[in-house]
Amino acid sequence: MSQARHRERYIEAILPPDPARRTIERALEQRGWPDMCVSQALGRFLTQLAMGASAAVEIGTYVGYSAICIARGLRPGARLITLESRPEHARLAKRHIEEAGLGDRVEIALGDASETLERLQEEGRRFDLAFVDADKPSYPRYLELVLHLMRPGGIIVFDNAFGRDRAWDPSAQSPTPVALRELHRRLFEEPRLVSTLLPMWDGLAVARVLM
Ligand SMILES: C[S@@+](CC[C@H](N)C(=O)[O-])C[C@H]1O[C@@H](n2cnc3c(N)ncnc32)[C@H](O)[C@@H]1O
Repeated sequence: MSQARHRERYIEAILPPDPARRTIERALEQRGWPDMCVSQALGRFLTQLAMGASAAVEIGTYVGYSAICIARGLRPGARLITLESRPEHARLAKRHIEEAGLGDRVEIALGDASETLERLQEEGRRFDLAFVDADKPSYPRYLELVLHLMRPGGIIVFDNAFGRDRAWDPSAQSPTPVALRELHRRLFEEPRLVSTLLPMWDGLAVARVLM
């Protein structure tokens, strides 16, 4: 077992149980759906980040686990809007979010994320936290769209920033690694951002918008 996997195992063992994640795991097993949810440890990091936010946006709800983690951190009156294109995912996410007692803090926007982000811009909505965890080939476009929505000082997090270790292999030329390399380039070139790449899980890209 690799050192990284040993560390992950240790963290998984020491974290207190999260009943919401267990409920979600059972629901996924019943349906034969894959577990594409963030780990409990990453979920806790999202909760920490959300504690400073008055509004948050998520791209890629799936069945609601990361949305639950973000909503847990929000202060009273703060809200999360989470974007999901597949109705069957959105329906199950709604149920999980309500069962976690967080239904009043979360709005699920059904539809293609790019279209929803454009609508949010037209409506003048602004956010302090964005979590991006959807179709990887669209990540550069999501960065462009989300940047219009962020308040100064806001934080943008991209999950799976290494694309299962293909992003840093220049011979990998399929849409995901090509898009992720483009995302990395833009994150470090964009003058409005201070960005970093963290080699945790499948890679996290974290960018802070200048004040
Ligand atoms: C990896 S899963 C999200 C997992 C979730 N963030 C969590 O950790 O619990 C990605 C989700 O993005 C959704 N998705 C993919 N492309 C999308 C798009 N263009 N617009 C909105 N949602 C999309 C998929 O249907 C899927 O539910």
